[in-house]
Amino acid sequence: MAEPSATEPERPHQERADDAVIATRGLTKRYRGGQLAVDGLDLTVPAGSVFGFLGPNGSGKTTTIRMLMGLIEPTSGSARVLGRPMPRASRTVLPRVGALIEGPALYGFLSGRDNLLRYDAADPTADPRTRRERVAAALDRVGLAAAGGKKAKAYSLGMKQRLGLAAALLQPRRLLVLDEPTNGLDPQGMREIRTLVRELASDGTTVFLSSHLLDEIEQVCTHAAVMAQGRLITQGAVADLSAGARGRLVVTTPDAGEAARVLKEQGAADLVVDGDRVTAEPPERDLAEVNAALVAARVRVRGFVLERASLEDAFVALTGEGFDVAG
Ligand SMILES: Nc1ncnc2c1ncn2[C@@H]1O[C@H](COP(=O)(O)OP(=O)(O)OP(=O)(O)O)[C@@H](O)[C@H]1O
Repeated sequence: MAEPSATEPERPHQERADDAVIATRGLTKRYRGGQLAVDGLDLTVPAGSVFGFLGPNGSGKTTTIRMLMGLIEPTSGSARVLGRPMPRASRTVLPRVGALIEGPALYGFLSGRDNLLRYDAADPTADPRTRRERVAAALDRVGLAAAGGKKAKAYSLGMKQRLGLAAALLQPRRLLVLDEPTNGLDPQGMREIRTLVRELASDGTTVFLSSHLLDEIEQVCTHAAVMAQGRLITQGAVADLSAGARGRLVVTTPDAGEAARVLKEQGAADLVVDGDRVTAEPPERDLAEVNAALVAARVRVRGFVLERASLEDAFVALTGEGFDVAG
């Protein structure tokens, strides 16, 4: 076995960091006013994942992304992106990262195509001779080929967002960082962006996207991290995160009131009665016993199922609170 290299003492987490596209250790940001926005964050984003960075408004997502992109300095801790330290390696890392942060900056009086031509011209590494082809390919990639000649101010919010993605895709990227990419979009616009994210990921690009929408993360992400008040609550494969939480017990019965009473007696918690449906956090005991107790109390049971846990259940189980989305 090789001795650990003395020239790399600052990489204690190398095994994990090697296949991680983003790895942070103790990453912390305290703003000048004293606000602790990100508190000791250890984030590991595996290569090839669609990684959802989930948290309510104000939980520190944007601050984290700004540190990852080298836009602000952490107060303490470290961040590596594509294996290199940020913000120190910004100049080598950022050309390989496409980012869409806080909405794209567009000129409304220019067409979508002309906006992209400007973006491409601002990139000193982009060959001007192949500019038109690159722009056409990027427009095509996001489904804006037909609308490329239209002025950007006439675009819907969803189209503007796609144009921003096209700008991020002018060059081949190993990583795409998208801050709330579906924020403010109507359901159709959201679907378009989600489909696009899936397509990009299937080409092998790692996608890191922030969202305050649980179902969005469940629909598009393979992995997720959950933030609350600047701290990491959990991270891992989405399937594992939801599997960690128990599902809810759902009893369908015309005797809902009596069913709720018996379930409570049996140790079920958080009972909700809605018409002929009683749902509850299941008790620890054998559910066959719970069902038998219902029948013994002459509750006419039409349905008795344990619903699969969602990411929301996992969040509630972890934080003891609902996933409250403010604004
Ligand atoms: N420049 C700043 N100066 C001082 N405090 C800030 C600054 N930017 C953000 N904050 C505070 O840091 C905390 C985390 O904010 P941040 O924007 O990172 O959260 P977020 O999860 O991205 O939320 P949102 O989805 O609303 O952007 C909040 O309490 C916010 O008020």
